Amino acid sequence: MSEPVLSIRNLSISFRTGNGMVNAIRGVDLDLHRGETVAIVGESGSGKSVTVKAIMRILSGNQTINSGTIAFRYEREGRQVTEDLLKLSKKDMRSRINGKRIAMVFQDPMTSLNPTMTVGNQIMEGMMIHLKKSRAEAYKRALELLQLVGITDPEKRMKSYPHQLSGGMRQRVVIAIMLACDPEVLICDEPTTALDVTIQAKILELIKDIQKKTGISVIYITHDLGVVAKVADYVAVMYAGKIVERGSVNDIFYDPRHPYTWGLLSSMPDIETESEKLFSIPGSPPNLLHQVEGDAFAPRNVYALNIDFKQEPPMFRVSDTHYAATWLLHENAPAVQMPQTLRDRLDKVMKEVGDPWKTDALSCR
Ligand SMILES: Nc1ncnc2c1ncn2[C@@H]1O[C@H](COP(=O)(O)OP(=O)(O)OP(=O)(O)O)[C@@H](O)[C@H]1O
Repeated sequence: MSEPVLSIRNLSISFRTGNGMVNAIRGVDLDLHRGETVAIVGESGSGKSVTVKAIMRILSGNQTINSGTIAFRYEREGRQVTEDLLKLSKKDMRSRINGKRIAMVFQDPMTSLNPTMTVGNQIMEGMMIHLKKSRAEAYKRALELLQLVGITDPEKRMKSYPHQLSGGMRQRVVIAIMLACDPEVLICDEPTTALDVTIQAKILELIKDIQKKTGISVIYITHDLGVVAKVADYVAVMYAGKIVERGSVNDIFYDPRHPYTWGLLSSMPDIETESEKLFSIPGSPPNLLHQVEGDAFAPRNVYALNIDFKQEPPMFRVSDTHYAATWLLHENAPAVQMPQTLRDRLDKVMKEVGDPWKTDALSCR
C-alpha cells in the first residue's frame, strides 16, 4: 500500500464564541492517496469545510487547534519529505504549500479571482512567483492550461477580466489558476453548486480528466449524491465534527453501515429527485457548545441501542477499506438492515452513474 499524500490524525478544533467554545472538529482521521478522490459528505455544519480549511490553514481568528497532525508527503528538491502542516509557520505555508502544492477551488469562483486583473495575469502570477518561470514561459503554460480546462480561443481569453466570463467559465479559469503550479492536492469545496446542471457535469468531467492526466489527489466536498457516486474513489461521512463512516464508493453505496449514512443517503438530492420530496433526517445535530455523550447521532437514530446514549462507539472494521462508528457493528448487536427504500434508491443511482466497479477505484492499494 502506498503512503498517503495527506494523513490527518486526531484533528480537533474549537471556536471561541460569545456563548462559549464550539467543539467543531472532534478527532478527525483521514487519508488521501496519490491519484485518488475522497469525497467528504455530511449535513450542513458537520465540519467538512473546517476540516479542509485546516489543511490550508485558512481558519478564522477565533479558532484553536486542540490536537492533531496533518502529515503532507511531497517532493522537495528531488527528495520525498513529510511535514506536519499544523507546525509550519504561516510564511512557510504561503511560500511552500498554499496554491503551490495544495490548491483549493471554492463554491464561488469570484472568491478566488481578482476582478481587476486579466485572466492571463492571474494564471501566470503563481507560476512566475512560485515556480520562477519567465513571463514568456508562464504565458505559454497559461495558454495550455486554458486549453486543458476546455476554454476555446485561449489567446483572447487571456486578456479578459472575470466579469466578462460566465459562471462556468470563471470556475474553469479558477481551476486553471489552481493547476498552474502543478499541485499534488486539489481541494474542491462544493465547486459546482452555484452552476447549472449541464455546466456542473462538465466541470466534474474536467476535474476527473485532469486527475487522469496529472495523477493529482482530490478532496471533494459535496451535498450531491450523484456527484459523490461520479467523482469519488473513497467517501468519508461526517457527523458533528467526526468521521462516522468511511469506505470505498462501493462500500458506501452498496453496503453502508451507519444509520446516519443511511439517513444522509436517503436525504441527498440526485439528478432525478429535484421535484420529488426527499426524506429528511428527523431532529437536528447536537449543539457542539456542550460535551457530547455517547454516539452524537443517538437522539436522531431510530435504530439506537441503549449503549449509544452512554458510550461513544469506536470505529468498527467492516473490511480493509470500510469502517463505521456504530454499535450496530458490535458482535452482540441485533441484526439491523438498511431500509429497503434506500437500497432501491442507491441501486438506481449506481445504475445511472454507470459501472460502479470502476477498475481503477481500488488500484492504488
Ligand atoms: N468562525 C467560526 N466561529 C464559530 N463557529 C464556527 C466558525 N466556523 C465554523 N464554525 C462552526 O463549525 C462547525 C462546522 O462548520 P463547517 O463550515 O465546517 O460545516 P460544513 O459541514 O462545511 O457545512 P456546510 O455544508 O454548510 O458548508 C459549525 O457548527 C459551524 O457553526
